[in-house]
Amino acid sequence: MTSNWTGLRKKYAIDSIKRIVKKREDKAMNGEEESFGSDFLGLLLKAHHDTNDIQRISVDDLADECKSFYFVRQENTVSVTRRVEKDVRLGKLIVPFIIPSSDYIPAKVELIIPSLALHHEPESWGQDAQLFKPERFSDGVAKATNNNIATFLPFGMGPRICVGLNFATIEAKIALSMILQRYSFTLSPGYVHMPLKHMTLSPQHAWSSSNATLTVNCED
Ligand code: HEM
Repeated sequence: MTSNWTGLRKKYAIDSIKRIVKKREDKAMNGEEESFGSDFLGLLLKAHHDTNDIQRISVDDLADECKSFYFVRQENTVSVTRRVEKDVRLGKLIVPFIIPSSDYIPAKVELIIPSLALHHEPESWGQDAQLFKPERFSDGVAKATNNNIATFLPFGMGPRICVGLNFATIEAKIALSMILQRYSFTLSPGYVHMPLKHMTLSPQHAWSSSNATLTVNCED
């Protein structure tokens, strides 16, 4: 957990989750919704209402479980809480960073790992996290991430890591070295730096217009 995961923030997160839980319960009890929901929170709520004493979990355990999923490693708990409330309303499950406090994740739970956010986290990458600075990798990923290697996930991690990792990396290196042997790239004077965040980062204005903002100078 982050060092600024203070008691106050933790209480705020727990209270917030309990409010979300109450809304879900009310909807299910009033007949507005057929069930507590098919996401992770819904499963936990079902367990909270289980008639079997052994299976039933307390609302505190429920909130604690959600907290580990929803809030771990987030800098700004308040904004995350608002987002979580919205996402839970929309029936989505957002997982900022997965450190499950239980040893399993129930089947059919949709996990979204926002690798773009992880790749810009100042705690791991430093205050210059937003800068394009390839040399940060010169001493390896561990050095670049302040020993938080799990915050670098271009190909995933663990047993389901991308099987095309080596192929894709070599292919990119070969393609780049072939292009760079023949061409050099310079920014157009009209280029406006406006990266678009949508799953990955891409330039909002470059390449696409007829007034190309990125110019290619052929040296051949
Ligand atoms: C730059 C290129 C690529 C990137 C960034 C990328 C990224 C990823 C990511 C993030 C995953 C999910 C890993 C996880 O679930 O933890 C994945 C899975 C996978 N990738 Fe890639 N990939 C790339 C290229 C390729 C290529 C070229 C191939 C095949 C030749 C490939 C085949 C696969 C397969 C089969 C999986 C599923 C592995 C599994 O679930 O066991 N990928 N990739």
